Amino acid sequence: MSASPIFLGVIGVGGVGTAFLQQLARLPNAPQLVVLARSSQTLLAPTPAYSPAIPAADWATAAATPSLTKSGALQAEEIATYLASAPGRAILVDNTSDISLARQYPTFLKKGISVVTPNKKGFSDDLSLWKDIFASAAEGKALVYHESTVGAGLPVLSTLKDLVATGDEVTRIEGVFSGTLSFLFNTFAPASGSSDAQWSAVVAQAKELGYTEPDPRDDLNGMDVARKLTILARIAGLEVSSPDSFPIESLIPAELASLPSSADGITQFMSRLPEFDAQMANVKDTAEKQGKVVRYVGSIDVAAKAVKVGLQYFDKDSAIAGLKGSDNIISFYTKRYGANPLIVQGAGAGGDVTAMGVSADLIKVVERLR
Ligand SMILES: NC(=O)C1=CN([C@@H]2O[C@H](COP(=O)(O)OP(=O)(O)OC[C@H]3O[C@@H](n4cnc5c(N)ncnc54)[C@H](OP(=O)(O)O)[C@@H]3O)[C@@H](O)[C@H]2O)C=CC1
Ligand SMILES: N[C@@H](CC=O)C(=O)O
Ligand code: NA
Repeated sequence: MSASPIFLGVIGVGGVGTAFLQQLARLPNAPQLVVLARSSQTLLAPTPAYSPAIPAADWATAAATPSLTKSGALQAEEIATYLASAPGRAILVDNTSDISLARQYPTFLKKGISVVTPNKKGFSDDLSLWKDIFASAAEGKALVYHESTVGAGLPVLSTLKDLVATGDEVTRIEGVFSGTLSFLFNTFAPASGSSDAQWSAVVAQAKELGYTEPDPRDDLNGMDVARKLTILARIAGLEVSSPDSFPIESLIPAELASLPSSADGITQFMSRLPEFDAQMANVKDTAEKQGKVVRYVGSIDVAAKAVKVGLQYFDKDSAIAGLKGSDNIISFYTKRYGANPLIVQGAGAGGDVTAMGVSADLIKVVERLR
């Protein structure tokens, strides 16, 4: 007997989405791709057959396929209705960073459409949305997997969930949670050797390498790390109301804080950032005078219900100071592991490694739906 078909909608074909499509094309028994969308265009497999499916290669190849129905941007509800009407179970992969789409996850889930995503917004916004997402999944008998929302493809959420589900008591989670900020400090203020790189030039490089959020200010203002800690804290059992409910240290120069959040605002920010290179050089020098390096870290003290995000100085021979590239390091202190934490370490940003977490989640969902 052949397995029942599973239908897939993918929204977002940027750095992560493009790498995800490449991985999807190589998956054995992959679900049938019937929706592929970016901000202003949508491709659909024609109804009522939902066939032929969209080739899972890249946007250009898919967009050039004549048999598909093409339109501008569709409302999330329209995509949910289309997927829910397919002759089998359906999965949505959200590869955007769009909060409006994330707010519609309950609409998809209630219709029985599972959600897989690296988009942090839905899981780190108001606690009410977190609760609605998981209640809607239960109602629709649908699944939600979001491993790449923390530590990109690194097994961070699966590890924490396993610790909690097996009855361990997580007391503290700490480390480096941003691939971008890790890369910036590892490059700008290395623990061994020296660097004369300017802060703004390294920020531009991190953007170019695909490590930053679509708006790099979301990394530099600490909000990306705060969102990740909110997600981890919630899985560890803390009811964190929102990612701005605890202090966050921002690295955005005060003079640039009020630039608009538009694409033009990003361009203005990037072009004016070099004016403020001396500010970060000062931070680096202050640490160096103490024989240390500066790094951007976060921590969750579960018992004290305290979440902290910001700069800290580290000895040059510490594990955090010695990180390379975009590496994250996440230490889980638990009752079972005692004084020696369970540590997850490796690349925490980049299209390929993030897409790996999304593809692995997709495989898990497909296995559970079949
Ligand atoms: N980059 C990384 O290292 C990591 C990223 N993530 C997360 O992965 C997600 C994607 O990141 P990344 O690929 O770097 O981002 P990009 O900016 O490269 O790509 C975003 C994609 O989403 C599309 N998009 C945006 N809004 C909408 C919308 N409303 N409807 C349809 N499509 C939309 C864009 O369309 P268009 O092509 O038309 O512009 C684009 O294709 C983000 O949530 C990010 O936080 C998580 C971990 C690591
Ligand atoms: N911009 C983020 C991407 C992964 O979540 C980061 O730099 O960590
Ligand atoms: Na992860």
